[in-house]
Amino acid sequence: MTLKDPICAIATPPGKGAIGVVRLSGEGALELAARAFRGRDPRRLKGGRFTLGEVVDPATGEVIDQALLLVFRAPHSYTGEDLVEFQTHGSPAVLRRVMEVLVSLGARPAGRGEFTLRAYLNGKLDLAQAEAVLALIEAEGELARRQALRALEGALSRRIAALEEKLLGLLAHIQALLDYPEEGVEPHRAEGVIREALAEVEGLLAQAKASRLAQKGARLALIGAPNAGKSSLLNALLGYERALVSPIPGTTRDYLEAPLELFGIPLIAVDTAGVRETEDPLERAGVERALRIAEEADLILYVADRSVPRPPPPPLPWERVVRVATKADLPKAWEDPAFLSVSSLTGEGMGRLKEALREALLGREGGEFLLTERQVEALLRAKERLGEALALPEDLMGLALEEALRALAALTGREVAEEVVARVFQNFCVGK
Ligand SMILES: Nc1nc2c(c(=O)[nH]1)N(C=O)[C@@H](CNc1ccc(C(=O)N[C@@H](CCC(=O)O)C(=O)O)cc1)CN2
Ligand SMILES: Nc1nc2c(ncn2[C@@H]2O[C@H](COP(=O)(O)OP(=O)(O)OP(=O)(O)O)[C@@H](O)[C@H]2O)c(=O)[nH]1
Ligand SMILES: [Mg+2]
Repeated sequence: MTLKDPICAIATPPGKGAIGVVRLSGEGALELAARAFRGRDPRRLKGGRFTLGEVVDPATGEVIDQALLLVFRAPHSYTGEDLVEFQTHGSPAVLRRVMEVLVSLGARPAGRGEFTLRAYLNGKLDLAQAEAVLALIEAEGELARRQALRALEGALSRRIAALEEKLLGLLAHIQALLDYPEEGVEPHRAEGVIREALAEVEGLLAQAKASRLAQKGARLALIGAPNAGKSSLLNALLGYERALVSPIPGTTRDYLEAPLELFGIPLIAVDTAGVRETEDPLERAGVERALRIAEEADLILYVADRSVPRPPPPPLPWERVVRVATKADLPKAWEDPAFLSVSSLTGEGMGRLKEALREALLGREGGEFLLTERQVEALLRAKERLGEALALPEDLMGLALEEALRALAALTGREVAEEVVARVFQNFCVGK
């Protein structure tokens, strides 16, 4: 995988589109492109320029399609190698033929993420940025997109670099302490620096949950007694009439899922059957289902009707519950400050409810950083080693600090095993 041989792949998604792109990168890419293209000679094109011509099959001279040909010259390309893009009509039939021609001329179909792997190996991106490319492609919600773009721009890498510099400074200081003990270096400096570093690592780790939610989305379950107003609240959150609503208790028999994006997080809202003691086996099955959905949800809206006496609370994982009192537009039968008052009918309280959901999901941090699972593991290792260093006398801290630095280096990929790199790029699609 670390060769420089020319690789090619369709970069656009499968299916028909206005335009389709085939990328070709590596040594000899320009010569190869010249043989598959009729028009201006790509070898004489400046980097960053394009030209209009035709892709041809050199074996038969047959024209495959009209195409824009884009040339990038090493090292000024995405991969850092000579790179050519064929921008054709987005037809699977065309793209397949372009690939066949390039392969017949000696290019190799690229493996998953191989273009970005080369960008990484050629120093165009660090590993955290390469992971950001993947996260950006995978982003479904606005928050995931913003987090990934920031990471691609190097925001995380820069924070890690600053942290490394701080620790390297301390390491040099400790080294001096060991080498010239008579010089007398000022005490307590180490502890302060390590505490700062720990706070920075913990600050980053505090964003891990938001990053996971942004990327994976979350399930939000609406649970409560029959007629509490769950389905109405679901519709109010969605902004359209998704669920059936009626004054008859037991309207929702089975659960119902609806996608919803809030604060840039892709959510699945799940409306459920009203929970109550019942002899009816069908209704009981619905209740059991509702409680199971609550167990599995990332967040639960416990919905209680404020206009009638309160029912006994169902068994719920209360640490994940936001309490909502519905029908705020009607005269109230009870009051409890733990409940947010809303009316699905008038929209009263919906803004506050969304704010509460936001805080329950993201915490106060907001979460603007992309942190992959691999990066979280590296940060946890760094945190552990820094904690160890703190407990040691200054002259013995060196080893723990070096290990913390190694964990941080793994994050940006400067010191990382080949298998780890391979695993990162295995998650990519072909053509990226
Ligand atoms: N057609 C096309 N669109 C695309 C990409 C692409 O590869 N092709 N990208 C792919 O992800 C993204 C843009 N990112 C890119 C990042 C760097 C370079 C690049 O060639 N960088 C050179 C400098 C080029 C120049 O300044 O002219 C370099 O860094 O040296 C190209 C695209 C999104 N849109
Ligand atoms: N005035 C008023 N009525 C509401 C409000 N929300 C719901 N209702 C009414 O309450 C009744 C029950 O609402 P649903 O949304 O179907 O309640 P549910 O919790 O889904 O009920 P089940 O599916 O039977 O468990 C309907 O007649 C709604 O119109 C509200 O905010 N204000
Ligand atoms: Mg309902």
